[in-house]
Amino acid sequence: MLVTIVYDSGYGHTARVAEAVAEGVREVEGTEAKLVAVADGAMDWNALERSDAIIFGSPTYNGLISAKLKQFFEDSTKAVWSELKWRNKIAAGFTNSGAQHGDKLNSLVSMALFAAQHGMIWVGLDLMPGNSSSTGSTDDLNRLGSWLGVMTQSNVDQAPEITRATSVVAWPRPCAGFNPPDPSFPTKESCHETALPRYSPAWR
Ligand SMILES: Cc1cc2nc3c(=O)[nH]c(=O)nc-3n(C[C@H](O)[C@H](O)[C@H](O)COP(=O)(O)O)c2cc1C
Repeated sequence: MLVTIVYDSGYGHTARVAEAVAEGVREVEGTEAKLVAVADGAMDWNALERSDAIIFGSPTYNGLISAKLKQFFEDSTKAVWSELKWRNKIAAGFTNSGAQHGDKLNSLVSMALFAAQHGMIWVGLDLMPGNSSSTGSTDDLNRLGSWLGVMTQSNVDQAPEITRATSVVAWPRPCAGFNPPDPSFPTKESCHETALPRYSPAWR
C-alpha cells in the first residue's frame, strides 16, 4: 500500500502534522508513506497514480486552504481530473490553524469536494469527540471534535519545533515534570502551559 500525503505549510506547523500523519501510516504493516510538499514544485505524478490513498493537508488561512494547495488543486491536477485517474482512490484530509476553531471546517470541505470531483472516496475520522464532558481534557484525542478530517491547532506565537517536540512524545503533562526525552525541546523557562501539546501521536 502506498499513501501519499500532499500538503502545504507556509511556516512549518502543518508540516509537523504531515510528518505525524506519515508516522501513523507507517505503523500499518506493509504500508509506505510518501510526503509531498506542494511548495517543492516537482510532483511525482506516477507515484500519485500508484497511490492507494492520497491525504491532503493545509494550514487554514483566512478560513480557507492555502493558496499553494488551491493552486495545486486548480492548475496542476487538470490532466488527472480530465481522465479521472484518481477515481476510487481513498482520500482524507487534515488542517491546522491558530484558533481552536478558526473556520477549519471550510478547509476540510474544500478538500472533500476536490476529492469528490476526482471520483475519490473520502474517509473521515472514526473518533468520538474529545474534551466534551466534565471529565474531558485538552489532551484528549479529537479534542477539536472534527469528523470530516483531522483538525489541529498550534499557537501562533510558538515555533513548529515545539509542535514537533510535543507531537511525537506522548506527554500527558509536558510541563509538569519537565523531563524531556527529546533534547530539542525548549528550555524549562519556555515550557509553560501554552506549550501544552495540541497534537497527539495517535491520530488514527
Ligand atoms: C494569512 C494568514 C491567515 C490565517 N488565517 C487563519 C484563520 O482563518 N484561522 C485560524 O485559526 N488561523 C489562521 N491563521 C493562523 C495559521 O493558521 C496558523 O499560524 C498555522 O499554524 C500556520 O500553519 P503553517 O505554519 O503550516 O503555515 C492565519 C495565518 C496567516 C499567516
